[in-house]
Amino acid sequence: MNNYCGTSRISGCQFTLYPMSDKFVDIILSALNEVDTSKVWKQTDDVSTCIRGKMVHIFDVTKAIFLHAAKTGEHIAMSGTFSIGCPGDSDADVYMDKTDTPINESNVKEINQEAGCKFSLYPLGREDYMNAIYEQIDLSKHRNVQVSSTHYATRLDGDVHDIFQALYQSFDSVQEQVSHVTMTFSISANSPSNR
Ligand SMILES: Cc1ncc(C[n+]2csc(CCO)c2C)c(N)n1
Repeated sequence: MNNYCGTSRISGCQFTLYPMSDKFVDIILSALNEVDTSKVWKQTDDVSTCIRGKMVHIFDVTKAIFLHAAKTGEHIAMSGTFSIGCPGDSDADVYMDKTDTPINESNVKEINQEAGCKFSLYPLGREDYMNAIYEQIDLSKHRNVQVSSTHYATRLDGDVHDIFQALYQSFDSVQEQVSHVTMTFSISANSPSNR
């Protein structure tokens, strides 16, 4: 099995946007359109969008799509699964040659958006998987976000940039130790529950 290309491994995210708005079609299509996805393999269908490539771009694109949808002010939710090291995931290898600069960051860095997120890490094929999970939950206490634990997930509250930074660091620290890791997440912004 070879899922290495250079020094980085292919990763991906499959996600769905749920705009709680009459304008959901426009919000979904504009968010997908406004974001530069040239550094990732991408496929959208009626259920979700899947992107694959270097981890830095997977997180850059996912965050940018959520921010573009949330900046409409509508209540937006997004759910998805990140994955790395999936055996057989190789037909997007061409995207592993891209440079490491997150290209959407300059466009989205001025968007300040509060959100709530729940995420769960699944280090696969490891007898001691709970240790790998507990280690990262501890680390996440220092990342500018409020961290709380809940059944089956860890909750992060704060700015979307800090939430995605925490997701990235958690996923990264586990994937350094475990070959195949998935991470599910649900994030919600502008919920009327918070008004
Ligand atoms: C990120 C993301 N990708 C695809 C869909 C599925 N989807 C539902 S409505 C719609 C627009 C009209 O075709 C699309 C593409 C989604 N919700 N979020």
